Amino acid sequence: MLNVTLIILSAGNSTRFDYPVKKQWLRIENKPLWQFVAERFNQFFEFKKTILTANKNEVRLYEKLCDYTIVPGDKERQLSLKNALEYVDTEYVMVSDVARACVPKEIIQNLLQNPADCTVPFIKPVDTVVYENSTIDRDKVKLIQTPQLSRTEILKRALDTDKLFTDERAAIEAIGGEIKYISGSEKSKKITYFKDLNLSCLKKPSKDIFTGTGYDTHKFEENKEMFLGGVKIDVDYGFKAHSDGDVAIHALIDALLGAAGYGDIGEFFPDDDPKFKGISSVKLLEYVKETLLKTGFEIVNADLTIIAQKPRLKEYKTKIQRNLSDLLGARVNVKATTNEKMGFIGRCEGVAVIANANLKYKDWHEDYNSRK
Ligand SMILES: Nc1ccn([C@@H]2O[C@H](COP(=O)(O)OP(=O)(O)OP(=O)(O)O)[C@@H](O)[C@H]2O)c(=O)n1
Ligand SMILES: C[C@](O)(CO)[C@H](O)COP(=O)(O)O
Repeated sequence: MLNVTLIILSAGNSTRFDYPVKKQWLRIENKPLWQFVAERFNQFFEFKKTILTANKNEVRLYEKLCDYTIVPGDKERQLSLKNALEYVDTEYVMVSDVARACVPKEIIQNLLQNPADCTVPFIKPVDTVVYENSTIDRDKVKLIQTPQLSRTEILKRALDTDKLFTDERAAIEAIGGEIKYISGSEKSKKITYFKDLNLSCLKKPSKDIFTGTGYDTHKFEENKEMFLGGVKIDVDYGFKAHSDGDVAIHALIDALLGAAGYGDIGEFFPDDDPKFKGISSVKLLEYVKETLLKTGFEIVNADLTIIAQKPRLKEYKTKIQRNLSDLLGARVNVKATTNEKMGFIGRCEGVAVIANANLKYKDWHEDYNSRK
């Protein structure tokens, strides 16, 4: 059996896809497309290693959801591939676009049974082909697909150039490598535009609701501004913190990240990173919201309980509630209570906040059907 590493390229920006969620983050039942595709390939063959390229800000999110080798991509497909090749030590490497989500098993098996310097699937055009205003013989035209199986050493050598190619085959062809062609499949269509989602292997996203909880406390600090839920509280003390200390937003961020399975606020915004010194926690919340929406979630609702002996929040609750609801684009409820003068809160040393948040997957399947 061939020694093969699988590389799934998924660090693109889905520009042409023109949808709030990048295609590699569409949920197929409960899995992001990148995980669905990687697991599907691994059902068809025992690869020695599976590598995925991911947007550099999403590597950590992939690692939360799988044990594959996740490599930061780059601004071009070929550069992302070169990053991934650094981790390949098998004789062969199979490279596929995450966007080709429904590659049939027999294509993969046929590639593996026909190794060469580069073996690629193709389909034949069924339309008349015009090249620079001249009709050409369409029987001589091949529409190239992925996955492509390459001899690793040859591919690395072929990519040791500044010239950019749109696929591995072209690079290997450019150094005189032996190219083998096998029949491809319409099922290997690349998801480029939103309308390309009419692929039978793509199951609609789960309708599950995901709940997360957050808890945070901050000590009081004299001569600092106080913000809670992004609202300025009119007192002459604030919270001791690396950021602006908005303990309500911090608990809410942890609830949102918890619901998504993305870890916690400290992983996203380390409190020893100078770039977050004194930062408005509203900016942190906006970044988390954008990350959730871009990676396939919708925010359903959130509920906060602020536990504070002081300051009195009666006149601020509605403002905080409205501000957080506007920031998230979802219903946020805010409760406030004292601690009956018990413990550190009762001694007016600081404030605690407990938050809950619910998320669901963006229903791309419903959006697809409504656009048809
Ligand atoms: N810098 C890049 C660009 C693309 N890809 C991957 O290469 C595959 C083919 O690229 P394409 O279909 O063009 O995806 P995008 O680059 O995301 O699409 P667009 O060009 O519309 O932005 C995709 O699976 C994409 O995730 C990548 O890993 N790194
Ligand atoms: C690699 C590929 O899928 C072969 O047809 C195609 O070249 C990728 O093009 P893209 O513009 O990077 O999607």
